[in-house]
Amino acid sequence: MSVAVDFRNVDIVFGENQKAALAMLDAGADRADILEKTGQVLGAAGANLTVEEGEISVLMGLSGSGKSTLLRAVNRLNVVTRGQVLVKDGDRMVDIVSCDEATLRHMRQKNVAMVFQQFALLPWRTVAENVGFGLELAGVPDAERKERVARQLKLVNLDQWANKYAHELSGGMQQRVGLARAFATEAPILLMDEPFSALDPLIRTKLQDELLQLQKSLKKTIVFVSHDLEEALKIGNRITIMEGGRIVQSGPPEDIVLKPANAYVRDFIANVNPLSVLTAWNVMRDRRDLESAGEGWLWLDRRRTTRFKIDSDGLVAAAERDGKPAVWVSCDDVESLPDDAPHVFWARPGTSLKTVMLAMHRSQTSPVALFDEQSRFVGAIGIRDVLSAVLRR
Ligand SMILES: Nc1ncnc2c1ncn2[C@@H]1O[C@H](COP(=O)(O)OP(=O)(O)OP(=O)(O)O)[C@@H](O)[C@H]1O
Repeated sequence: MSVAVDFRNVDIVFGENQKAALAMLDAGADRADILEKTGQVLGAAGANLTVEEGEISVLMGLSGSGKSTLLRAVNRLNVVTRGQVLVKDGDRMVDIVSCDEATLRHMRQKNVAMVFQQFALLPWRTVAENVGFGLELAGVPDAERKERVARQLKLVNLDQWANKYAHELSGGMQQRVGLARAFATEAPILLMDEPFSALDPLIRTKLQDELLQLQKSLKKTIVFVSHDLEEALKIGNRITIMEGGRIVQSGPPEDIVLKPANAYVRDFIANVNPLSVLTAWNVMRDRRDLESAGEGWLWLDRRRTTRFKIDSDGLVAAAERDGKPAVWVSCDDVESLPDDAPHVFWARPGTSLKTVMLAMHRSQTSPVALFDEQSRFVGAIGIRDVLSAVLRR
């Protein structure tokens, strides 16, 4: 994978007296101190973040934490006071902070498009004219522009609405126009600043689903600002949590939920249902950490109800539950299984924790085994592993 955007030690100060603010920052002052002594607002400080090509990287945090500030540094809508923001342009990286105006224009036209919270449509233009606006500015010839606009409108299911005006459309549709306008530029990097937060919850969920669906084929690099953790967990491959202008944690969604870095992150995740994020892989105990039961047998659980005999290829040769031979059955068959024969459920590492729990429920809390794609035994999940993950203890 290659890097699409790389923030390197980024500080952003709003105001005229940036030198004084930076000096205080270097001496360890925080945002409140700097504001009080210099009147300057610290937008972002010491930000380091790598956004991989093709991923959705979500910036999260409370209002004022600096998410938009950082996002807007990617196309220099915000000027970076110190540091670098490297953005991919074909096979080179351009430092947006220091590049000249012509390069900046090129980057904005070819590489980085933006979708705004309030849609930012021009009311006197039709839907099609709004979608084609950026292309018009970039001097794309009429015929090509029309073709690209029509293609994007079809993509977001608005081809019937091409000749309507923005005010004739619902909020959700207007934001689809916003998306189509960004897609029309064919820029590989999309900046999305709370694009769905002005929409009511149902439409919002629908547009999140549509974005994820589109992303499967478009494979854009998306930097997405949100203050809603449920949204971040749903759409983000990576979540970066900001507080007071600083990044306090950055990682895959399950890390944020399982290993919150501080009390601020813990507060965010307090009401999140971990079942919506976690997979079997996140909670399993590796086979190397399981207790041996002698002669090639391994206990799957601490209570010693269930054990496997593993052969030299890592495959399961025999299973026992409560001292009786058992068969091993996929979690996917949990609903159809007859209750009589002793069995041990197995799952893949990517199986949702919810499915694993259903299997445990059906088998009187006995452990669930994990097999890789080659059917090798990789680990096990006991009821305690599940409880620790759900209770985050
Ligand atoms: N152009 C600007 N001039 C001065 N201060 C600014 C400017 N833009 C942002 N700020 C300040 O920088 C800080 C971070 O703002 P930012 O908009 O990045 O926060 P945010 O996390 O995106 O919050 P929100 O969810 O409310 O948009 C705030 O204190 C804000 O007032």
